Amino acid sequence: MTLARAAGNARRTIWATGDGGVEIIDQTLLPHSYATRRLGTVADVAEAIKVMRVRGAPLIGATAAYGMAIAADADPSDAGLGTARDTLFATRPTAVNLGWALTRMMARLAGAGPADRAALAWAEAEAIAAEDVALNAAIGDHGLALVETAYAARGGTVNILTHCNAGWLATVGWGTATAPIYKAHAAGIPVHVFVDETRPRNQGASLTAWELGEAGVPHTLVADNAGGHLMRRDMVDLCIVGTDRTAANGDVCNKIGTYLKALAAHDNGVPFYVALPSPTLDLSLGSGDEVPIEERDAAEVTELAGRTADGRIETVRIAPPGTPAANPAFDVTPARLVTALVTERGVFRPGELKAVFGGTLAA
Ligand SMILES: CSC[C@@H](O)[C@@H](O)C(=O)COP(=O)(O)O
Repeated sequence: MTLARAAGNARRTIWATGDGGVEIIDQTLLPHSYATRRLGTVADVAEAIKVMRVRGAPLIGATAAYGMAIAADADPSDAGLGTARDTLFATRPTAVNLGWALTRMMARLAGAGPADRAALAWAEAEAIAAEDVALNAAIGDHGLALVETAYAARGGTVNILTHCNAGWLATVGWGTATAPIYKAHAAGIPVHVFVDETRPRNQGASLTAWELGEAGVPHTLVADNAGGHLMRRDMVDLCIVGTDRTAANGDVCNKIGTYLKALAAHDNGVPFYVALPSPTLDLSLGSGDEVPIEERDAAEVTELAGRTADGRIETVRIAPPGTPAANPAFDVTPARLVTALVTERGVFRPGELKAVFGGTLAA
C-alpha cells in the first residue's frame, strides 16, 4: 500500500479499529514494504514503541495514549491502569511526549469510576491524536512564513536540510519539521530537501526519503557527514529538524547528529529551526543537560539492514567481529545554536519559550 492509500486514513499513522485495538503503519518495514499492524494489547503497544514500529516523539505519545485505552478495556481498576502506565513508560526514555500522554490519560481517568473509564480513555486518546494533527498543521502555517522569506531571499528553489524523520510518520499527521515543507510545496514554492541518512537507524534514508517521495517533494539523500560541506557551498537556505524534548532554556534534544548540523549551520550563517508542538516541551528541566539520553543496542552501529537485488531483507556486519560500539540515540543542541523554535503558537527565540508557554503548561 502506498501513501495514497494511507491518505484514505486522513494521512494518519495510527487509528482506532473500533474493536478494542489500533492499527499502525509498521515503520520497521519501510521503505521496502508498506504494511499496517494491529495492536490489541498493552504488550503489543509497548513492543511496537520499543522496537520502533512506531517512533518519533508525537507518535510515541499518541500510541501510548491508545495503549491506555486498550488497558482500560482489559482492566480499568487503579492497579490495572497503573501497571499499564508503568509498562508503557518504560519503553523509551527520551521523548517527553510519552510521559506527557500517560500523565494526561491517568488524570482524565482518575476521577471516573472503573465502569466509565474505557469510553473516556478511547475518547481522550482520540483527542490527543486529533490535537497532534492540528498542532502540526499550525506549525506548518507558521513555518511556511520562514520558507517564504527564504524564497524571497534566494529568488529560486529553497534548499532545506533536515535530519532524522520529523515527518508525518513521526507524528499522527503532517509531521513537525516537514509540515512547513508540505505547506510550501502545496503553495507552489519550489522546495528541495537534503535528507540526512541519519545513521545508525537511517530514519532519513528509509522514512523521510520515502514520505517525501510519496508526496512528490523534490529531495536528495545525503550521507550524514555531507551537511557541513553543503552549507559551506551555500547550498542550504535553512535547516529544520524536530525534537524529542526541549528544555525551559531552549536547549533542544533530538536525534544523534543534530548538534553537529547546528554547529555547521551556525558557522555558515544558515538559519537553524526546530519545529515542535507544545507537548514536546519539558519546562520542568532547566537545561538540556538533564534530558535522559537513550542508549541503544550496539548492533545498530556495527550492522546494516537493507534489501538485496533479489528482494531479500538482509542484515550485514560492517565492523570487525567483536568491535566495541556505542550507540547514544540523541544529543542536545544548545539554545545558542537555535535560530528559532516553530510552534503551534508562532515562531519564537529559545529564550522566549518560558514566557510564552510557562503559564499554560505544567512545569
Ligand atoms: C516530530 S518527531 C521529532 C523527533 O522525535 C525526531 O526528530 C526523532 O529524533 C525521532 O527519533 P526516533 O528514534 O526515530 O524515535
